[in-house]
Amino acid sequence: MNWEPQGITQNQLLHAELAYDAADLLLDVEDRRDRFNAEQHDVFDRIMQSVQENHGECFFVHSGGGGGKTFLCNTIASAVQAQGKVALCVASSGIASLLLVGGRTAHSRFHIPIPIFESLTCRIPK
Ligand SMILES: Nc1ncnc2c1ncn2[C@@H]1O[C@H](COP(=O)(O)OP(=O)(O)OP(=O)(O)O)[C@@H](O)[C@H]1O
Repeated sequence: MNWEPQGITQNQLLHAELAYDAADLLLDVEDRRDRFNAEQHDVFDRIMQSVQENHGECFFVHSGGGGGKTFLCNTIASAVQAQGKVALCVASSGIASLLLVGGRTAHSRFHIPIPIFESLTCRIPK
């Protein structure tokens, strides 16, 4: 893999992901943050602190249906992108990915080599 700066700028995905208008994103983030509830504020601050300090942590955000997870995740993605960093929004299903800004299925985005058939199910015991 070519890690030279020129190689990085030639990576089309990276180029597209770094081409956002930071000023536009910041305005959107500020508007959304003003509307956050207390829990969304807490999660946003905690995750952004982790990003800022490069902790490389994983977070699991859980709530009942319609609790504001997607709203929060889109705001976090925009806040990360506004800093000139890369945030890739992925979901496990195509329908879920449509709710995320610039969202794609993880399968498509990362070229996960799992064959998908209509008859496939996931055997997760209760
Ligand atoms: N802080 C907020 N201010 C204004 N609208 C909000 C806020 N949080 C969420 N919403 C709105 O509430 C609705 C439900 O939020 P959202 O889709 O983010 O919930 P969710 O937890 O992802 O839902 P689900 O679990 O069903 O996927 C959406 O229309 C969203 O725009």
